[in-house]
Amino acid sequence: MKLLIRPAPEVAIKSKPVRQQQMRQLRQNIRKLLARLDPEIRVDGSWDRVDVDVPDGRSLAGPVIDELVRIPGISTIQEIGVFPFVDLDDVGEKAVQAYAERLKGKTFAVRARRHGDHDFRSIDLERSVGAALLQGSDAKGVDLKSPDLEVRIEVKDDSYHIAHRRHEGLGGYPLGTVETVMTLISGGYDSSVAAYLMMRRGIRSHYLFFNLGGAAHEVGVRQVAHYLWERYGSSHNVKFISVPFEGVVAEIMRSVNHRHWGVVLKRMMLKAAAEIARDYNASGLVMGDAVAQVSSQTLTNLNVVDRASDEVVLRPLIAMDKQEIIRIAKDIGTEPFARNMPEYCGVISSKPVTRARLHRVEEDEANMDPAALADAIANRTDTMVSQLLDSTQTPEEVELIQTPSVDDVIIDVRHPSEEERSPLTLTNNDVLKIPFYELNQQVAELPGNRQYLLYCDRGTMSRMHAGHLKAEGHGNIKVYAPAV
Ligand SMILES: Nc1ncnc2c1ncn2[C@@H]1O[C@H](COP(=O)(O)OP(=O)(O)OP(=O)(O)O)[C@@H](O)[C@H]1O
Repeated sequence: MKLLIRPAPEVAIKSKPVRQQQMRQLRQNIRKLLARLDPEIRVDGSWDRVDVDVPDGRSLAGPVIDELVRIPGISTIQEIGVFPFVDLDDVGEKAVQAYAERLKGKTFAVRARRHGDHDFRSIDLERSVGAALLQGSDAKGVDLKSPDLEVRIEVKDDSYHIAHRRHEGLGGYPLGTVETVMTLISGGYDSSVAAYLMMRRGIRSHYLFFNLGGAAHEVGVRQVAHYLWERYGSSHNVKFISVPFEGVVAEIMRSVNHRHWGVVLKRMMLKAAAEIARDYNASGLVMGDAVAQVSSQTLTNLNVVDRASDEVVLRPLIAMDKQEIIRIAKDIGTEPFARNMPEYCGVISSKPVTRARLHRVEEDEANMDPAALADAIANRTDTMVSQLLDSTQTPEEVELIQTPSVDDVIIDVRHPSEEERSPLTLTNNDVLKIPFYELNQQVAELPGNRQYLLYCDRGTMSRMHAGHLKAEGHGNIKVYAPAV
């Protein structure tokens, strides 16, 4: 199978050196990600296209397309069938196979190109394939000027190409062509979508989390960060940095007027973020605020918050409606994480200020012990996002079962997209599909007289959740770890 990949149209209008750099980066990213599926996949290209050659007969078409539609910087992916040239009738037959389904009720035009010596002209090929398509499909008819669909065929010496299915890519720029940032992520709808939008724009992003005291919250945020990276950004290594902020929260509550709690907390986050960002060569900070989403998200407050650091603070959602943000979260798969994220509301004052005054806020902050923020920054931990799930603490050791007995119920805890890609087929056991983010809610409703074995691909997520559930008193939950 051959694939023709086009970058975003914006890339084509860049100066030659910029375009070359962006296309080189795109090829590199694609090569790296596809090599994980099969090291023999070839990736080449020129100034306005990337060509991917997938070795035949290895049923890789599905996984390759699935990978490509998630790589930032790709506008379209065109599948191309390559066949040895026999005669015009054979080309017509293959065109019908590729297009009949899509031509129903549509007008079309055949566009042919020819390189080499043949005893027919391009126009003969167009007419012959056009006739075959009219006969072999329910197309509305031929329209050479403005067809609904163009059927593209290229004959090159003794072989020919037919462009068939076309897939929309993510758009944006190749990851790594713009500078690096640090996204302040709290795992809710907004910061996850903000992180995604930055990656789609080609911006590599580390994840920065301030732990305000909820252990379950951190587990949830790690999962979102890992998901976002694995799905949209795994061509580049990034870090997940966790900053223990309980001490800062306590200090704010002790020293600051309660109306300023929210603003001061964000200012402390930005101060810490700016200092940490320098250590990671990040050139900007990203936050998920949308103006007026809550009454304290006023421009006045955002301005006071931003004065806490010299770094540029990017807020890609600033003018978006919540509905639009949730729609993107659904499209990119972070919505269920956000919906199930444990809330931590420890620093919400009942009457937050809507028009904070910088000097008043600074006066309050002067009462705080500076050691609280310094300690938090010093005690941060960082983990490669690729290892985030492996290093997530499990509170209890859990039993791993290799061969379940017939009464055991297997719970497939994978994200639905992973589960669809490689369904779990077990004939002897009942299998329930409960994605990990719904486990806590649904486990309570399961009949208590059965033994449940959690399953996921790598056994990390299943072990982590089984451990948490065991710690909460669910002794009948173990892990299904089939031998590989
Ligand atoms: N605990 C945290 N760790 C890291 N960043 C945070 C944290 N809390 C808030 N932020 C950052 O501040 C932004 C605004 O925070 P706010 O509490 O108003 O949440 P929000 O707008 O509902 O965001 P989200 O939906 O991402 O939780 C977040 O989008 C995020 O970028």
